[in-house]
Amino acid sequence: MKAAIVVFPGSNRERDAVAALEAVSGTKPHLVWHRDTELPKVDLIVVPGGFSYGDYLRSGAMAAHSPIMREVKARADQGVRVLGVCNGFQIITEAGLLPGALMRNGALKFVCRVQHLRVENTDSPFTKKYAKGQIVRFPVAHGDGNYWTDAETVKRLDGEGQVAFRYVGDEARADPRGNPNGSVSDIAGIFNAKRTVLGLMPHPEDAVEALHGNTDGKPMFEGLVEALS
Ligand SMILES: NC(=O)CC[C@H](N)C(=O)O
Repeated sequence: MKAAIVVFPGSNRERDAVAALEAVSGTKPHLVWHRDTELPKVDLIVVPGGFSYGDYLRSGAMAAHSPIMREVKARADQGVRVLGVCNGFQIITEAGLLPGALMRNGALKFVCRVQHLRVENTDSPFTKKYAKGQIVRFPVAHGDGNYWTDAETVKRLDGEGQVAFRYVGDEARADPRGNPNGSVSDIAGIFNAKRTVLGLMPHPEDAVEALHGNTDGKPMFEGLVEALS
């Protein structure tokens, strides 16, 4: 599987994405600067986390207009898989690849912790290695993760299997903390209609190696490698 990672001024998780992709696929991904206008031939585009343009104006709003995004949108239209994590989710949503918006966290505080999530749909290359309803733990670290869309769209997202992950508490593991940011319907990540694009606030690339504390993010990259190699 060949992958490209798009880097903006203020991105800071691109190395985590490189490490995760390289560990699982054995191939070094291309790093592409946001001012570039062309992407190499790849099977997967990752828009990583961070603070592009210092989160000025609105998280992801300025990066969504970087020159490379025209090419990212064109490739997404052709069916190339796109993974947007955290700031990447914000950027691809601002770019119109996914519906809705990411607003300031409900409690108006940056939240940084390990978060339980439920896998809602396994019918995608991103989630095929998980079991439906499986509870996983990914770290979250954001100030603007409060996903919002109108009630009709939430219904459509649910009906069409476009909700990928939801925030949950886990009483069994003595962690009752659910939704960390006020997202509508506890949504942590969504697919586009064809399930070729995934945006999520939690960080699967930071749950890949034992040293991360858990490896619940690894199956996402394994699924992509299996589907796209
Ligand atoms: N870790 C990140 O990607 C941070 C995302 C974003 N800048 C926020 O704070 O909401």
